[in-house]
This record gives sequence, structure tokens and C-alpha cells, in this order.
Amino acid sequence: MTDDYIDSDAPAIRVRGLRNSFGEQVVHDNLDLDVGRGEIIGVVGGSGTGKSVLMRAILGLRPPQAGTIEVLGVDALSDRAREAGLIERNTGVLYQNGALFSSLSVAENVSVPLKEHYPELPEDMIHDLAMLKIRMSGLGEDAGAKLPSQLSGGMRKRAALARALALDPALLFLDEPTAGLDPIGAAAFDELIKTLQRALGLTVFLITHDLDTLYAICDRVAVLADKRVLVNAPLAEVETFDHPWVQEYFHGPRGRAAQAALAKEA
Ligand SMILES: Nc1ncnc2c1ncn2[C@@H]1O[C@H](COP(=O)(O)OP(=O)(O)OP(=O)(O)O)[C@@H](O)[C@H]1O
Repeated sequence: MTDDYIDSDAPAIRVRGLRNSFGEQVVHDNLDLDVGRGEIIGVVGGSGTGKSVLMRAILGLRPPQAGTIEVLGVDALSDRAREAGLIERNTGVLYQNGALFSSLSVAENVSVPLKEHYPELPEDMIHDLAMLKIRMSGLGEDAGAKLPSQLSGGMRKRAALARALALDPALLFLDEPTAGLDPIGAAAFDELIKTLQRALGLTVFLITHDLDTLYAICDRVAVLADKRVLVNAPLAEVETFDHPWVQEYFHGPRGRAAQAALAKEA
């Protein structure tokens, strides 16, 4: 943790009365969300329910029309938080498409946030830190010199994860991290997230459509529907929640398959 004024006992995320709209279209209305320290929360919901918009609001990338957002005990919408880059410095984000700079090597990509936030660090130290994050993300030393286009889809995700971890964030945001990966690659990525979360004490906000991911690594699940967080609870409780989308999602064919796979592992 790099900032004195961040409260290490405060919840990781606390959202109250959030309203987000685009013109006439209201995406969130009176939305509340609590995320405790050190948990992996899976955020699910139908397409267009506003999972990514919620993530961007929490990150301070788009001011909401109403509501309050606290991240690590800090008012994320305050001028002080924004001016000091507080949220940016204490969070890491893995965007849906990886969002790596295509003309930079993997090591250079991971170095970008380090150079931006710690310009006084010597070049060789930045490189060493970048290589450490690359190894932590399960890539070999040789990946550092490669361009994103020279990596497989799964390796690109790991490179993007390395960049998300560059600043030793307390909070990690992952937007559909296993989308586009084959089932074995997806399971390995889930395992990596869980291992890093345990080792580093991270709080993880994980947007996903992947039921296997929910069952494998999430402590809690928040369901977005009807413009708000319908339920935010451990998986077993969410599964029984009486709402058509929840029932279809967890008890439709894909939900049953994920539950069966989990039962087989146990
Ligand atoms: N910049 C924008 N301008 C206008 N509308 C937007 C903008 N960003 C998002 N929206 C709208 O807000 C709604 C929620 O979008 P969002 O991307 O958060 O959905 P999502 O739950 O993440 O969906 P998916 O699961 O398909 O990724 C959508 O109807 C989308 O069209």
C-alpha cells in the first residue's frame, strides 16, 4: 500500500445509490454494492446489465449521475482522490481485450504504469520489477522481450495480468478474464488468480460469464439485474435466489454442467 490516507480496515468497495445513464437509457438505478477485503467477488448478469459500466464507475473513469463510491475507504469521486491518482495507484485492471500496447514488448507494457507513477525509479529497477510481475503471472523470462502479437491468447492474458499487478495493487479488477480461452487454459488462469489472491491478499472484482470460474474461485457472487445488484452472497445462497435470470443461469444446462464438474472434483 502506497498511500498513507488509505484506510486498511475499510471495505474494499462500498457503493450506495448509484445511478448511471446514457441519455434516456438508465443502466443503474439506486445500486448498492459491498465488497469485503480479501474476497473474490464474481459479478454476473445478462448482457448489457452494466457490469463494465459499474467497473468503470468504481475506477473513477466515468462519473455517475448520482450515488457514492468508496474504494479502500476513500471517496473515489472526490477531487483529492482523482488529483492524487489514488484509485489508479491502488488498483490493477485486466480489460476484456487485454488492451496491451501492440508496439511495446511485454516488459515495456508492464513498465508503463511503473514509469508513470514512479518516474524517479532507475530504468534497471523498473525492468527487474516488470520481469518479476511477468514471472508471477506464469510467463517465462523470454516472454518479456516479445511483442503481444507474438504471444498466444492465453499468454497475452497473462501479460495483461502482469501489467495489472505492476503497482502491487490491493484491488484487482478483471473483466471477463477467461473469455476466449479454451477450458484447460481457462481453468489454469482461474487457478493463477486464486494463487495470486491468496499469496498477495488481493481483493478481486471479477466480471464473468464463466460458471466454471464462479464455482472454482469466487467467495461471493453479485448478480446485476433490474438496474441494481439483485443479490450479493455466497454462491450456495445465490443459486437458490428466486429470480428468473438467476434460475435460468444457475439451473439451465450450463449451470448444471458446472455444478457436476465441481462435484466430480470434490
Ligand atoms: N459509452 C457508452 N455510451 C452509450 N451507452 C453505453 C456506453 N457504455 C455502455 N453503454 C450501454 O450501457 C449498457 C451496459 O453496458 P455494459 O458494457 O456495462 O454491459 P455488460 O453488462 O458489461 O455487458 P456484456 O456482458 O455484454 O459485456 C449497455 O446497454 C451499453 O450499450
